[in-house]
Amino acid sequence: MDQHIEGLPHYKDIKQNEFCYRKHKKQKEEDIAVCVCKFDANDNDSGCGEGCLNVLTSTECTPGYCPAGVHCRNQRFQKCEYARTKLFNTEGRGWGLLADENIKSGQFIIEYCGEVISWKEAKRRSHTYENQGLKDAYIISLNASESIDATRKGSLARFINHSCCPNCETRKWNVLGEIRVGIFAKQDISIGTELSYDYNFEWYGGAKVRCLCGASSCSGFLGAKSRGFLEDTYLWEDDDDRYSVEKIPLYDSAEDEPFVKLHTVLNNPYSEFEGYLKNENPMILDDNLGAEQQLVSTALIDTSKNSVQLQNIVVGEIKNEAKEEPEDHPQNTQQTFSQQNAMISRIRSNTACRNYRIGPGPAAKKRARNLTNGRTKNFTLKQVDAKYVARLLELKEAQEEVLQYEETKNKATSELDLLYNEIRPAIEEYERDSQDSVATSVAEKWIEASCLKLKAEFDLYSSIVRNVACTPLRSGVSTEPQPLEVDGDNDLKLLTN
Ligand SMILES: C[S@@+](CC[C@H](N)C(=O)[O-])C[C@H]1O[C@@H](n2cnc3c(N)ncnc32)[C@H](O)[C@@H]1O
Repeated sequence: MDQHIEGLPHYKDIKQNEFCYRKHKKQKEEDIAVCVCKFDANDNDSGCGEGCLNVLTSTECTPGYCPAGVHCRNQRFQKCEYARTKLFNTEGRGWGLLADENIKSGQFIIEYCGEVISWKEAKRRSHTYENQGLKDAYIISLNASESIDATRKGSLARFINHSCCPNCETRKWNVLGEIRVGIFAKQDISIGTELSYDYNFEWYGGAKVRCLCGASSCSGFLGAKSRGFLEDTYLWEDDDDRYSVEKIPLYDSAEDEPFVKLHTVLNNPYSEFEGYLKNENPMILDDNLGAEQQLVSTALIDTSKNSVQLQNIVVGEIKNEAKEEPEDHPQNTQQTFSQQNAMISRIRSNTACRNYRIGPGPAAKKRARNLTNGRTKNFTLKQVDAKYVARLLELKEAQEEVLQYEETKNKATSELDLLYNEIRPAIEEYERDSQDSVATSVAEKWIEASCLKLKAEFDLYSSIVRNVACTPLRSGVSTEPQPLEVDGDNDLKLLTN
């Protein structure tokens, strides 16, 4: 602790996050975002000001790579360019931090530093701290899987109190490949004013604490909309994806987001069959996907929900061990807010592979999910036997079409498998951080191959559905459902005759 102030509980002052459960990520050269700024002594905005491409995407310039060189002003986290602040004792809210100089709207004030820990560890520590009688909570969420704990080690940002009408906000920045949290001024703040931000979304406090911010719009409790608060209030499932990375906002407020429109550009096209499974009719694409994500199929699609019922062809089946109940969470409003705020930034596009599931193509066909009622639901994808289907069809053209699509699908699957072998060494070497260790160029190839495979599968299935529904079946061929067997991979398959 640098400041020797009487009565201040002990903690270690740090200027950089510490990583206890994983290594600090190493930024790969190909992932370094280089802007086009040049320094011009006559131009105040030169040297990475507001117009800098990196600034616009909340990415700090990497020293040695920025064209503005020593004049680059976009390394504020790295250089600890903090505003002057001072600790003071509040009434009823413990210690607080105030501005010790006039601060301009939008100014970076200080980084929220602490120990970067997993979400599970955050929950564990939070309960431990509570049991130890610690009244103040210092854990904030970094992303869906990690938190920053400033309880034992942290920066002065740990002393900033909550307000329902705050003058600061948190913003997440990509600094040398790691996401870091900064406190930024929402408005001009004059010297001597207490700094505050809204703990909503950020705060993980065990016990519910009455808010004493005094704002007329006060929500009553600290972090009333935070994940931690909601988890305490509602049953939280391990597999609940309401707060997946995509849904966590980078900014507190929508107007701060420079590229909200980019939202649709790069969501996860590798959602594989889940898009199909969402709909009862496997041929209907997810309406929620952006046009960019919907692969254009060369097969004709009958999107009518009332199309002919298939009696013995199973394209993709959801096996429910428990009936899924419609969810009606009070958090829906917050979820909508989070989704609206979700931003695709260069943070993601630089490291595209991180957002895609990388693994061998045909794997993971059977998945189990916990339902909100605590029971498990198994998703089982059955393989279609295209040759068997083709034999059922009367018309030669229809048979050939199905078989041709099957061949294309098999080729696409092999391509993906080959690519996986290229990636495997990196995955085996790094295990946990596997996806980060894959070069961007390979990840891009992977995404392309995955998309081609998805498209090939889609074309095959739509061809099957269309032909079985619209062309006559051969007489004498049994259309009774075929027996099922479990193959070596535990996947259910239709038997060939
Ligand atoms: C991150 S710490 C802030 C610094 C803290 N006041 C201290 O003395 O270390 C968060 C804790 O401060 C207190 N706190 C912050 N804002 C508050 C508010 N608006 N009303 C009541 N207590 C507050 C709560 O005890 C909360 O757990």
